[in-house]
Amino acid sequence: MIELRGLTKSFGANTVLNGIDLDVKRGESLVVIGGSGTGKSVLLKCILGLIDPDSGTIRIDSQDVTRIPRQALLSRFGMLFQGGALFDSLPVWQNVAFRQLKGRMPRAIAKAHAIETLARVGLPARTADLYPAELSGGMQKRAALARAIAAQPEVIFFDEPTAGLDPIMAGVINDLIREAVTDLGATAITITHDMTTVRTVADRITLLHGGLLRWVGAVADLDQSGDAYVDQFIHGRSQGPITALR
Ligand SMILES: Nc1ncnc2c1ncn2[C@@H]1O[C@H](COP(=O)(O)OP(=O)(O)OP(=O)(O)O)[C@@H](O)[C@H]1O
Repeated sequence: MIELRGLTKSFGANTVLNGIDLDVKRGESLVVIGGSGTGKSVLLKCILGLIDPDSGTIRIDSQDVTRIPRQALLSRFGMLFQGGALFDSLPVWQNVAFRQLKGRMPRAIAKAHAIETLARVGLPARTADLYPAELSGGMQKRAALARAIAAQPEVIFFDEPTAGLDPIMAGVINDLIREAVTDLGATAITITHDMTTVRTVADRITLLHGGLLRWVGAVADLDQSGDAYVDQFIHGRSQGPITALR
């Protein structure tokens, strides 16, 4: 469904993506791992059309994304940003129903739908009228997840979905993401450093390093990847081919 060929992107002398080839099938959940600053966010932003690659192609359902009008493209995507990124000035339900309200859905219907979506991620109806600042970090993440899935997107991007959460809440969010992706039949691309997220959410995993996807494989093959970069990452070793600043 998503097809990347020869994708490159440099910022000045810094070549971040150096010929990325990748296929993500419809309904598949792909997790992108890799050290800090390797270009995971840049890769996601290229697919979303937020950064123009220097060369290469991005196709969605065989259609070149540069030929799809911006709004039409974005309407097919849901996104859970790092940190949640809810609008502080809007109550929770308007955050969740943001797209539907913009699309002129009647407010009462949009609100009822938002409350239903909040229930799917374990938030009670009374949270609908609260403001994001009145929610705990974990509840904000659930609300952001509700917003990402509310419009039933075909593709959902999750950028560090468990960042800043305690391990138990992280586990809840991972389970909710897996459920939401399975229920919607959505295609998902997740960036994470959290190995629990990798193992809960992924059908397939890819490791980005040195501008290339060094390894792509099924979650069941992760522990026998035979790749020193993958091994270092999944075991969190400071020593290995991925150099870490101390
Ligand atoms: N708009 C930009 N202008 C210049 N350089 C950029 C820009 N966006 C990203 N970069 C550079 O691209 C590289 C990759 O950044 P990116 O944010 O994609 O890393 P990442 O793998 O997502 O890292 P992390 O896991 O730490 O979030 C970094 O060297 C960064 O400085």
